[in-house]
Amino acid sequence: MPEVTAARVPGTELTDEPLVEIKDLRVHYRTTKGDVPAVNGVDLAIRRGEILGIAGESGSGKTTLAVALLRLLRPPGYVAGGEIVFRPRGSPPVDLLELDERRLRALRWKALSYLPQGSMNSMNPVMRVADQFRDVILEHRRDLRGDVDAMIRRLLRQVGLDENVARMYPHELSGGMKQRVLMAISIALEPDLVVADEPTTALDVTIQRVILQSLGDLRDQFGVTLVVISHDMGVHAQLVDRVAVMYEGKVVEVGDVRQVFKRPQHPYTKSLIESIPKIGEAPWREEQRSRVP
Ligand SMILES: Nc1ncnc2c1ncn2[C@@H]1O[C@H](COP(=O)(O)OP(=O)(O)OP(=O)(O)O)[C@@H](O)[C@H]1O
Repeated sequence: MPEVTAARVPGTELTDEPLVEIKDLRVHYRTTKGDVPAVNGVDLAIRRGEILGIAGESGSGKTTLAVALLRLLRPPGYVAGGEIVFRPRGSPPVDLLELDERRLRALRWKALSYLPQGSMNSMNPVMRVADQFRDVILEHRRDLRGDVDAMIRRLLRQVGLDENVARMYPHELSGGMKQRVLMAISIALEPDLVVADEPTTALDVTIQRVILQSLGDLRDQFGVTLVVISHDMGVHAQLVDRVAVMYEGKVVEVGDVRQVFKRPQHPYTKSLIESIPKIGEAPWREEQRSRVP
């Protein structure tokens, strides 16, 4: 396997005032055999309005990075060091790792939103779609009570679903519809950042394309900054602006997705790209490139 160096990876330099700056983040899991470093000194900037992909094989630390960023890490995981500077609109920058629970709650959904891996299966089976929206919206913004039904209809339309979906129960929806409902809920309170973990895994290829399109639309139409985690380099090729490649808990390469595909700098990135099935001459969609802010 390729050797991972400790030197700063080209492309991890921080731009002016990115939405998020992750600095030397280290996350470990306590196990009976000692501590396992799952995120091992990650420096990464998330720019406003971009779609940043996090690539890497299973176990490379992608989900651990995401849950630490969102402060959703649970024992036996713990943050061993680092800083995560977050600059939400209209508020001073905060180190997410320093916030207490009360201040974190105030950021959830409104500033930071998460579509976890397998979240399609986590919808409440006995609640209609509209009530699942209401729960999230009204928990954080009771002042929107009078507007919530119109909001739900608008949000469903925004992800390409019929308004009638609001009256349905999860079992009446396909996997792709559930994923779009969850995307609509995740943007309901206009967060600065949405993190989607493996949003297309377990969906068939046609539906995957629809989901990728809808995710792209979230950024294009609503200016949401997106982090998309996927082990599938094809997903990154089709959707993201920049991609960060993780290997053994480190970001070994980050850059413009076209550059990374054309001239991968790290041997591990090369092996990931070589392992994707050939899907035509250029794996990225040229029309998508025009959307890059
Ligand atoms: N609860 C846990 N206890 C101990 N080790 C863990 C725990 N969760 C994750 N790890 C370890 O941390 C490392 C990173 O796992 P992580 O799930 O973040 O990777 P990933 O790239 O997201 O993979 P996947 O896509 O399979 O979830 C792996 O070595 C994993 O075994």
